[in-house]
Amino acid sequence: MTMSSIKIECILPGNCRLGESPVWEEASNSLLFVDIPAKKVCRWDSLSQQVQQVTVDAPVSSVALRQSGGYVATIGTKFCALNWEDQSAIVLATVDKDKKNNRFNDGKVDPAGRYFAGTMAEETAPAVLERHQGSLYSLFPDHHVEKYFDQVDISNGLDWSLDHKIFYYIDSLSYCVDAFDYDLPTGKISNRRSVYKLEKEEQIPDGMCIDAEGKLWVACYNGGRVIRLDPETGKRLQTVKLPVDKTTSCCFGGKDYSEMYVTCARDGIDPEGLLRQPEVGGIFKITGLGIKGIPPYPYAG
Ligand SMILES: O=C(O)[C@H](O)[C@@H](O)[C@H](O)[C@H](O)CO
Ligand SMILES: [Zn+2]
Repeated sequence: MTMSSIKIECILPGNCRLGESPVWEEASNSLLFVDIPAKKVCRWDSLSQQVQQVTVDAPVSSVALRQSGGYVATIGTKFCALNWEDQSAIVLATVDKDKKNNRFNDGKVDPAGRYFAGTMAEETAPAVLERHQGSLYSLFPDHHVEKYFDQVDISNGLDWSLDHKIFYYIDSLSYCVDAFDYDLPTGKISNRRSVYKLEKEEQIPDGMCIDAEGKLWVACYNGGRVIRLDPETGKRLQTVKLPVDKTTSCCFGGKDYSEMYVTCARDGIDPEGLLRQPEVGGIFKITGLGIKGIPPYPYAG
């Protein structure tokens, strides 16, 4: 493999406080993403280079496509349907009702159209929070919610193997990427094991996506990079460094899903760090990887 053709561009010199949940929408040639504390869902049109945004009334931690049109998003502790035209969010289900300091974090739709998302306690500073307060949930197409497990610190990256038989998951403060057996017809998970332990300089594992070869890409918060992992061997295959430290998540998009988009955060960076990273808070596009992704699954409800 040749690394020489890799190009990293800041395509949107935005000012994300905590950019997350990049999702490519082929129908509109757009990248969707959220800025969690800014309570914004953004949509960047790759053709016009224009950004539209919808502001909601609580931290919005993930967004996903919806088969019947519009989007779904996790807002506060609610799974919501998001109507872009009239900017409304309709609550589909609420979780963690007994945990007033919790909010949802990362979320993604499974190959059967269930919206998976986990929760965490609100942070007082990046990665500083009450431990073990989060849980992992999914919203089924009929709008009922199932809970998988609790005791989560920071529920983060998630994706499914290409044959839909494995669910990959990151609880950031475990510093590991885990795998479960996945039963697509029922949405049940079992047999948790770790497939990769981050090295010290890789820092904190955050968002994750799978590529068309079944390898995992993990954004490393404070590590300023995305890493490509082989979940079968547990080996790191590639590291792509970015010009910002707090890389938060990644997805494939663009023509044939041949480009990678990476979000990042500026919250928690000191003045010296901000000077060192002029593009902090932007959205990055990586081209020339020579590897493609797969389209995101839409929520089926
Ligand atoms: O977006 C997330 O996943 C969390 O909400 C963030 O707060 C950070 O990524 C986390 O602090 C890093 O571990
Ligand atoms: Zn995250």
